[in-house]
Parts: sequence; structure tokens; C-alpha cells
Amino acid sequence: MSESKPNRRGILIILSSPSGAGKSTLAKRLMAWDPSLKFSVSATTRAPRPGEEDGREYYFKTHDEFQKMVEEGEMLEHAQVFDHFYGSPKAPVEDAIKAGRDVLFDIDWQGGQQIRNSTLADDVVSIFVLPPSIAELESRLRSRAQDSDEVIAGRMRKSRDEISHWAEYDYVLVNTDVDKAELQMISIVSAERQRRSRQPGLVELVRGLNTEFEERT
Ligand SMILES: Nc1nc2c(ncn2[C@@H]2O[C@H](COP(=O)(O)OP(=O)(O)O)[C@@H](O)[C@H]2O)c(=O)[nH]1
Ligand SMILES: Nc1ncnc2c1ncn2[C@@H]1O[C@H](COP(=O)(O)OP(=O)(O)O)[C@@H](O)[C@H]1O
Repeated sequence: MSESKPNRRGILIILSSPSGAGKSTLAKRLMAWDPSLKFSVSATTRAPRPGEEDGREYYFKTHDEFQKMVEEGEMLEHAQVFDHFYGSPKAPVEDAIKAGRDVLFDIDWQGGQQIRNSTLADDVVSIFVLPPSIAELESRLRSRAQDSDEVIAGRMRKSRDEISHWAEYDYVLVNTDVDKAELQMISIVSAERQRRSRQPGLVELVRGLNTEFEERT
């Protein structure tokens, strides 16, 4: 059976924020809202956190394996964040958008910039998530209870740099109440989909409306 041609290309939804502002939480909620979204599983050289599974949150790679992927041109973008390397494998993203499937990225500002400067720029919708305060950001990092004090301190130092790129994004959300932030994300994605897709039959509908006008005169 031949697959029907999608009526639009997939959108690349890029989600960035300082660590702890809530982008993984919001990404999971967006995926639960629309399971047809494809989450871009990044490759990383950082160690898995408890509960993380290889191939689900990340592809966990050694430094050499990661370098080989970069050298062989397999990455859509890649960057060093904190003390580790992170990158988005290219092939699954290209396949998804050609099939009309939207792809969700949880990546930092460097990755966002690289994709916005790539040939896929027209397909990008970028969203930056801000925390309501720095005290709240630190408290969220601590409450996640997955990183040592030293790692948390490193992430807090890097936050200022990440936040300085907020204005490069199409949309900026303040994640105070997570339910409200989720609703805002859903609204953004719904509106961007509507903007880029033409419902089938619109030309015929407008032709019919014009015929009706003519019949009335
Ligand atoms: N450029 C880039 N950044 C990534 C990628 N994957 C994850 N990141 C970013 O790396 C940072 C650290 O991610 P992680 O170690 O999972 O900690 P998090 O702060 O809890 O999300 C976050 O800002 C992620 O958005 C990627 O493929 N490319
Ligand atoms: N609006 C919110 N209010 C309170 N806690 C939140 C909110 N959003 C996320 N969190 C919590 O903050 C912590 C960090 O969120 P997470 O999604 O892991 O952030 P990021 O992916 O940006 O590093 C998690 O424990 C998460 O449950």
C-alpha cells in the first residue's frame, strides 16, 4: 500500500532553557498531548542518570563514539554543554519531517543556533523556557535530586549564559505554573501547525462561495 503524501513538512520544535527550568518536564507533557510527535533522542557523552535508558532519553556514547558520529557527518548539530558533548542525530530528523511528522528537540542555545542557521531554518519553531527566579531554578535543580552539589553549582554558573540567548527564540515562556506553561506550549504548536498547513479542499470551498455570491446578484 502506498503512503499518502503529507500536506506539509514536519516542524522542528526546539525547546531550550537553563538546566532546571523545566524543559524535560514540558517536553514529556507535549509528547503525552500528541504521541505522534517524534522526540529527537540526542547522543551524549554524559553518564546516564538513575532511571534513564539508552535510546530513550539519550544514546549514551563514549567520547570516541561521539567523535566518530561527528566526523562521519551524522549530526544535525552538536555542542559541548557543561563538561560533556551532546548532539542531535540527523537521519531520524530528516526522515520524520519529510513524512510530515513534527520533531521535538530538548537542546541548548548552541544547538538551536546551529539548526536555525542550517538548511532546515524554515522548518524551525523555537521556544525558550525561563524560570520565575534564580532561587526557584536552584531549588528545582536540588529537588530533582539527581546531581551532586558540584554538578548543580556548575549548572547554575552556566544558566546565566543560557538565559542571555532568550531573545533569539520565537517564543518565550515563564515556567511558574507547569500546567499553564504546558497549555502555552500546546497553543504554540497548534497555531504553528495551522499556519503551515492548508486544509484540503479550501480552493474548492472558496470557489463555491464565489459561485454563491454570483448567484445572489
Ligand atoms: N546542543 C545540544 N544540546 C543538547 C542536546 N541534548 C541535550 N542538550 C542540552 O544539554 C543540556 C544538559 O542536558 P542534561 O544533561 O540532560 O541536563 P538537563 O539540564 O537536566 O536537561 C541541556 O541544556 C540540554 O538541552 C543536543 O543534542 N544538542
Ligand atoms: N513549574 C514548575 N514548578 C515546580 N517544579 C517544577 C516546575 N517545572 C518543573 N519542575 C520540577 O523542576 C525540576 C527540573 O525540571 P526538569 O524538567 O528536569 O528541567 P530541565 O529539563 O530544564 O533541566 C524537576 O524536578 C521538575 O519536576
